[in-house]
Amino acid sequence: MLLQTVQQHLQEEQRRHYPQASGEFSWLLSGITLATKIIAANVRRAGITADVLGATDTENVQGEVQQKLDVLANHAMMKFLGNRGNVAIMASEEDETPVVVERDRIHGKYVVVFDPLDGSSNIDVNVSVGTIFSVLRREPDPTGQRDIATDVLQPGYKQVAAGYVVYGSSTMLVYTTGNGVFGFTLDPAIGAYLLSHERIVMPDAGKQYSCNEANFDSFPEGYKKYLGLLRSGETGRTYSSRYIGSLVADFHRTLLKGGVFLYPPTKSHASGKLRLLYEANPIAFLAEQAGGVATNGKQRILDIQPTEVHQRTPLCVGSKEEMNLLMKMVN
Ligand SMILES: O=P(O)(O)OC[C@H]1O[C@](O)(COP(=O)(O)O)[C@@H](O)[C@@H]1O
Ligand SMILES: [Mg+2]
Ligand SMILES: [Mg+2]
Repeated sequence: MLLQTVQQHLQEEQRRHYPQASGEFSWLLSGITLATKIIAANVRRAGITADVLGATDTENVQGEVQQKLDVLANHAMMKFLGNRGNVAIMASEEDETPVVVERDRIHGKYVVVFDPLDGSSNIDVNVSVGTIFSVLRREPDPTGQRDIATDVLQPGYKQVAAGYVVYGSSTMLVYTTGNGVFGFTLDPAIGAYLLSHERIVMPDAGKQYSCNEANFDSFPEGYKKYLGLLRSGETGRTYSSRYIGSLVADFHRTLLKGGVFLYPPTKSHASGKLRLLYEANPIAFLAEQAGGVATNGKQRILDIQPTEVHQRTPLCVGSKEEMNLLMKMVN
């Protein structure tokens, strides 16, 4: 049986849910599938090709030393999204300010925000890394004068699509356009993403919790009590701890197996470490579409009104049962 490619699946989805659709979104998504295939090829060869492993001597706006693969992945996303003809603005973790595609500034329907390479600290040690993206709509800008912040700083519930690619034992694209979550595995033999996980549903409860427990002492009291309760077995469930240190990989496991992933406020990151626009929002959209829950400990991630492109947020995401208990304990 021939598996559906991501383009075939998307066209079928669009026919079902958006009969008027122009095909522009699938053209945009083809830019992301192309860029991520190039990133995947470089991740797979990291170590045998000189210019992929290791750090550059430049820092990004977050004050992090950029890894060579961060820069390569950023170029690939910028190039293959920037030449789609319908993307007016791109905002990346690796660029201080959003990039306007001048040619498409007036008519471009879409804004794409992305984390070109997630899990950078794991690149050199051959542990799963990823790419995360979020797609927003924008109105045409006849004068070309509109403040781009208006188009970029939209709350997460306005996303028209979101997804990630995890470069692990296999390369997988997981995305949603608001009608469920679907997973596609890259078949290296034919170079196509094929439908391997139809309508992913996050289990209502899990057996694993995931957070960087090295920060435990600086977590707010509620989180400490919550983790203590999960460890105690008093919930009637036995939990094990899993933490990869790549958000994409830790979330991918939580999406498929259930449980909870937490990056609470810490001493070094008082408002959390992860970024709202290109990490928390796309992950939250996917989680909710799969029947899970995503908050910053107090409110729904998708309801947060962004004020800065690189703003950070605490992120708590996972199965209904673990998240309901968490919200009771941290509030
Ligand atoms: O090392 P820590 O503090 O646990 O942080 C790990 C987190 O930082 C990140 O690596 C940040 O993302 P980037 O690698 O894209 O900067 C997440 O993937 C991960 O969840
Ligand atoms: Mg990241
Ligand atoms: Mg990154």
